[in-house]
Amino acid sequence: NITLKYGAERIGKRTDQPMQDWRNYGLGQFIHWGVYAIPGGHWNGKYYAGAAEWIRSWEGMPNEAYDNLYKEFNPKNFNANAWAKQAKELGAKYVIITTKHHDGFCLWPSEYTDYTIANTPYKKDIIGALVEAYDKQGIDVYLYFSIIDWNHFGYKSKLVTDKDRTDYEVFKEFTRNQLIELLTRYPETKGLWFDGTWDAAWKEQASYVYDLDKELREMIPGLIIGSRFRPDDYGNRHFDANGNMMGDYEQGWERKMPNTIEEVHGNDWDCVMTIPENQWGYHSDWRGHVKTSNELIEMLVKAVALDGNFVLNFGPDGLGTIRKEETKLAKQVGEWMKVNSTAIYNCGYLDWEKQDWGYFTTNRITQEKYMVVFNQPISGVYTVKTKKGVSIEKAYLLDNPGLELSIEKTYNNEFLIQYNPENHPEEPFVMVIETNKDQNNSDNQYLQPK
Ligand SMILES: Cc1ccc([C@@H]2N[C@@H](C)[C@@H](O)[C@H]2O)cc1
Repeated sequence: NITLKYGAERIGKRTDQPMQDWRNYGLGQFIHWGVYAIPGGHWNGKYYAGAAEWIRSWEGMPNEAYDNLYKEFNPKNFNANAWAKQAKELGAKYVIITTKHHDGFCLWPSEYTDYTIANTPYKKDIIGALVEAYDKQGIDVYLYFSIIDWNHFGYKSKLVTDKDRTDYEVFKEFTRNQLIELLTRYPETKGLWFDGTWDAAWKEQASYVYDLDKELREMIPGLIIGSRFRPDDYGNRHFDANGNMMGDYEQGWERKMPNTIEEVHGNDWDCVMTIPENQWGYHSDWRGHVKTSNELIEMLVKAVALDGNFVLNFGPDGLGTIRKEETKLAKQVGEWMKVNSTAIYNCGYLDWEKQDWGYFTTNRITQEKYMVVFNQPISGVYTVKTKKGVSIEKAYLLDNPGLELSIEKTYNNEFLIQYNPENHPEEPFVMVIETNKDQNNSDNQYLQPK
C-alpha cells in the first residue's frame, strides 16, 4: 500500500441513510439542457455529427457565433412542473440536472459570471424552478456540474506557463465559489454529479479538490459525490494509486454497462444512458440506433441486478419542450414500472448464477426474490440454480399471484419453473419466487419496508 494524502476517504460502501436511499433508487432521470439546444446539432445548414452539447468544439460552429447564442435563449415552452410530472410518471426516484456544461453557460443566475440565464431574454432561474418542481414530486435532486468551462479565461486543460498557473488559481476560486453558491441557493440538493475532470490541470489539484470536497460535504450533511471528482496525489481519478475508489459511487458507466458483478468491484455505481447512440443535449436529427422501451427496461433491470442505478437522459429542445420520442419512451417505461417496479425499487443483486431467460433481483429490505424475464425459453422451462440448502417453494407472476407456477427440483439442486404463456408477451415480465429461507409470516420485522 502506498501512503496517500488525497486517496480514497473510505474503503467499502457508505452505510448512512442518504446513501442507502441513493442505493435503492433504481431509476433516475438525467436532464441535459443549455444554449446548445438552440442550434440542436446544426449550424449554417450543416449537420454536426458529434454530441450536440459539444457543438461549440466543432469547426463548423465559430466560437463567436456560439458565445452569442445565449442572447436569444428564451424557452417560452419551458414548464418545470410538466418535466417533473413526466419524470414522476416515468418512475424516476432522482434527477440529475445540468447546472453548467462544458460551455460554461449557467442555468442559474450565478453572481460569479455574466454568462448566465439572468442575461438572456428569459432571465429567470431555471435551476431554482426545476429544483422546486422535482422536490414537489418527491424526486430527489442532484446537480451536474462541469469543471471544464470554456467560457472562463482561467480554465486550462493543462498548465504550461506561469501565466497559466496564475490564471488557473483564479479559475479554481471561481469554481469553488460557484459550487458553494449552488449548495447555498439549493440546499435541497442531495448530491453533485461532476463531469469534465479528466484534464491534466485538474489532475494536479489533489489538495485543492480534497479540501473543496470536504467543504461541500460539510455544507450539506450526507451529500453524495461520485468518483469523477477528486484526483489522488498522483492524478488518478475514480480509483486511487492503491486501487481504492474515491467518492461515494463509481461514475464509470457512461453509455455502457457492466456484465458481471465482479466488474463493479463491490462499489455502488450508476449507469448514465442516452436514448440515441450518443446525444445528451438536444440534436434535432438523431441518427443511428434509437433505443426502444424494451431495450431501456433491460438496461434498467441489468443495472439493478448488478447493484447499480440506471439514469436515463432527456435533452429538451431550445424552447423547453421535451421531444415526442422521449415523451413516448417515458410513458412506455413508466407504464412498465407501474406494474413491475416492485422488482426495481429497493432491489439489488442476488448471488445466484445468471440464467439466459433474464435477471434476478432481490429486495434488500424484504429479501423477496424476482426473476425479470427478457428471453422466454421455447421450452417454457425456467432454470434456477439456488445456493446450497435453498429450495424454491413457490413461484408466480408478479401481476397474477393467483396463478402458481409448477416447480420441479432436479438431482443437482436445480429448480425448473414451468410457464407457457398463451400468447407471446409484448414486454418483459416478472416472476416472484419464494424459498424455504423466506419467513413469510406477518411478524417478520423485515416485511414492513420503511
Ligand atoms: C469524451 C466525452 C466527454 C464528455 C462527455 C459528457 N459526459 C456526459 C454525461 C455528457 O455531459 C457529455 O457531454 C462525454 C464524452
